Amino acid sequence: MANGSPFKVIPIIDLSDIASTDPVVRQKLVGEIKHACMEVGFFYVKNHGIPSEVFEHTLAMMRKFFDLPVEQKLGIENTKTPNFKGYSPILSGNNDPNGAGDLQEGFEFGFEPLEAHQSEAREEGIMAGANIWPTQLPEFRQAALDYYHKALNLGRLLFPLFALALDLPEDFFADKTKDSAALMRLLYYPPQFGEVDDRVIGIGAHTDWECFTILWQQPGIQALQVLNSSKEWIDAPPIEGTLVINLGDELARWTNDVFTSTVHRAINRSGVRRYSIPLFFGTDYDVRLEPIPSCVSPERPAKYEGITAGEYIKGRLSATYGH
Ligand SMILES: O=C(O)CCC(=O)C(=O)O
Ligand SMILES: [Fe+2]
Repeated sequence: MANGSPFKVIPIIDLSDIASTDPVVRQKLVGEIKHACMEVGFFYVKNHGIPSEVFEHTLAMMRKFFDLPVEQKLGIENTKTPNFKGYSPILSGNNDPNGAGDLQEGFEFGFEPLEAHQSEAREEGIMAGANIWPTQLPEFRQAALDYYHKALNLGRLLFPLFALALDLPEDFFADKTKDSAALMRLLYYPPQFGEVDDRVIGIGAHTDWECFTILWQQPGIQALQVLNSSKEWIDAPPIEGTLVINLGDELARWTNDVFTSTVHRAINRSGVRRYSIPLFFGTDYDVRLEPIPSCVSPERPAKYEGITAGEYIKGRLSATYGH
């Protein structure tokens, strides 16, 4: 079975019918998802249900946060937290082992109830741990968590479609994503001028680690590129009203590479600041990623050792951030 292809375009999938129980409608959507997951590893979704004002408000808050004096941002640096939450300064991460560092600043956080009094039963996983927030910008937390929860809900709707695309029961992922180990990163990429050193770009060539990523890109700025199987970089520009979904290595391992986790990078040559927001949607950290039986055959023997999702992610984090 093919995985990856010399695609030139990234498919756009319409989610208007995501809640439909009509088997014909559902099967059509599942077919589109399956094709995109096997051939490209990337797709756009439109009619995803998150209103544009949510993105506009979050973007305004991100601008305020990254404009804070660097000493204030360093006060919540991720090296001060046990689980990589908080602020990461420019060049502190390196996604491409051949690169010299990523030309981006970031802010990372994980699940937290929207309201302080709300509580949801959650298990403490290996990567769990409290978020830290900038005290100088109280509105930032609310805006970031509001988008986080909306994107989390979208992600929960996608898992059943992936399961059906793999000929698994629709609820296959349900008991494996109860605590949704989903991490959100707010990213700021300064513009790069003149000759660009390929070793220092916004984010170096990499694959994502979790099951899939929901990526919002700032409108109007081309920066993201996706590598096809002919080793050509295909532009993945922001398309109005869409989000990008890309598969990550947890799902590639789990499906024995039937689903493809595609290499991508971002370079901001636009001349202006660029912002983006990935939400990395993993499984609960105690879930063992053993190849799904239907993805293993004599022609496609199992390629990967079983490992718990938590150990896998922790290893990738240490390799990228070196702490
Ligand atoms: O900023 C982007 O467009 C891509 C970000 C990305 O690939 C990542 O954070 O893993
Ligand atoms: Fe990525």
